[in-house]
Formats: sequence, C-alpha cells, structure tokens
Amino acid sequence: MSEAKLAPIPDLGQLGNTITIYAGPCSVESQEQFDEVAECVSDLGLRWIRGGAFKPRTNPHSFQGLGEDALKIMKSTGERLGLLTLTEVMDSAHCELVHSYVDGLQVGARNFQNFSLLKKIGQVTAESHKMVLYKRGFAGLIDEWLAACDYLNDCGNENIVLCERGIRTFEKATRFTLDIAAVPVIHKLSVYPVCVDVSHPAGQRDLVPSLAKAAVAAGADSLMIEVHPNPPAALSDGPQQLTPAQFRVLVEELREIAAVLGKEVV
Ligand SMILES: O=C[C@H](O)[C@H](O)COP(=O)(O)O
Ligand SMILES: C=C(OP(=O)(O)O)C(=O)O
Repeated sequence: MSEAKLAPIPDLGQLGNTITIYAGPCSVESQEQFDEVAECVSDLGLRWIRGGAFKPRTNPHSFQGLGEDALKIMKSTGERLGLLTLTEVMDSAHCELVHSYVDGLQVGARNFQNFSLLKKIGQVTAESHKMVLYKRGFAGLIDEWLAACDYLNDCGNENIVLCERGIRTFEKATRFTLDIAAVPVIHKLSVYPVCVDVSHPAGQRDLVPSLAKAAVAAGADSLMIEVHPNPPAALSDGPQQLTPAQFRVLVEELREIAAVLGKEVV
C-alpha cells in the first residue's frame, strides 16, 4: 500500500462542503470558442475553466492542440472573467511554460506512471503550490496512484487532486468503465480530494448527467465536465461534450443534489 503523505486539505474550493466543477472544452480551438464556454461557466458562478492546449491524441494525424497559443487564450480569458484555468502538461519540457500561464496543471491518464514528468511537475509547483490534478491511468491500481503522489509532493506541493476518469474493462458500451468506488476508497486511504471526470468514461454526452449525479452522490469533491459550443464540430472528443445549454441544466440539477448534501457547487 502507498506511503503517500497525509496532505492538508488543499485550498481553491476543495473544502469538503463544496463541489468544484472543472468545465470547459476538450481542446482550446480558438478565442471565440473558448470565450463562449468561459462565459457560460462564469455566468453559472463557477470558479474554474479547463481546456486542452497540448493534446494526447491516439493518432499523430489528429488535432494536437494549439500549444502556447491556447495557453495565451486561456490566460487572457481567465483574467478577464476571473476564472482559474486548468490544462494538461504532457511533456516535462513544457512544465515551466504551462506553469507560467495557468492556475492548475493536469497529468493525463496516459502519463499516469511517467515518473520523470510527475517529479518535474512537483519541482515546478514547489513554490507556487498550484493545484495538480492527477488522473488515474486506464489500467492504474489505486495503490499505484497513491504511491506515485509522492513523486508530485516530494518538493512540498500537497495541492493535489486525484481524478478518476474511467478504466479499461471488457465492457464496450461506454468509452471507459467509471470506477465509482474509487471515490470512497480514495477518501478512506488519503486526504486528497477526489475529482471524477464524467466525460471521458461516458464517451457519449447523453450519459454524462447520470455519471455526474452518481459522482456527487458518491462524495466526489469535484467533477470534470467537457463543454463545447458546437460539439459536432469539435476537433477532439465531440461526442462526449455537452453544449452550454445542456451544461446549464446539469449544473442546476447538481446544485439541487448538492444542497441536499449540504454542499455548494462552485
Ligand atoms: O481529451 C482528448 C484526448 O486526447 C482524447 O481523449 C484522446 O482521444 P483520441 O483517441 O481520439 O485521440
Ligand atoms: C485527455 C484528457 O483526459 P484523459 O487523460 O483522462 O484521457 C483530457 O482531460 O483532456
């Protein structure tokens, strides 16, 4: 079992009585596209926006992200609307660059055990204590996940959020199998907040609301939800992204469930 250190409860909304939503497009595609989603997120009173700048694509011919241009878009929109920004760092060589633009750094499922990347992110965030949202790998065990947290927190940044995003099983009806039990298990074994990415396991937007409600009911501290102004035209993961209108309805429903639990959706 992991010897991950017990961490203080991080700031930025992870306070036990809140459910933080990290919403935004899979990929940042243009200023207009990102702004449309960001304005929806801001109107709903949420605090964070996500977006992919460097995309981990299965096929090298698929859209790879706008790179630094996307980071610039995220920073300017985040500052204009007062939103915190979250994006994935795919490569150790990009850590400083990404860190200089955003408020939260994401480790994607494909880099679950990229130990040199984890160490580098730990070093880069040692002083800033920026949030690191660390996703579970497709075939990652929970004890491997908790063990690897020590690569991230070794330099002193305990502001880590563990994100369950679905694992590979024999089932093909969904893109991945959401391991909802990971939420209470992580709560039992660690003090890090648990996020549930409900978009990637669903793979289809009509399943996203059910998974989101299940995650809230299971005690998730935060949710990741992909939102795009025009999902059929998205450059990545169109089928699983909600429209802003669908997202608004879902946030209102989640607020009703959260209220029953004495929690606030932020
Ligand atoms: O978030 C986007 C990821 O890059 C994506 O899930 C990978 O999808 P792909 O297999 O279509 O590249
Ligand atoms: C690529 C992403 O997710 P994952 O690493 O879970 O596939 C993402 O959130 O953009």
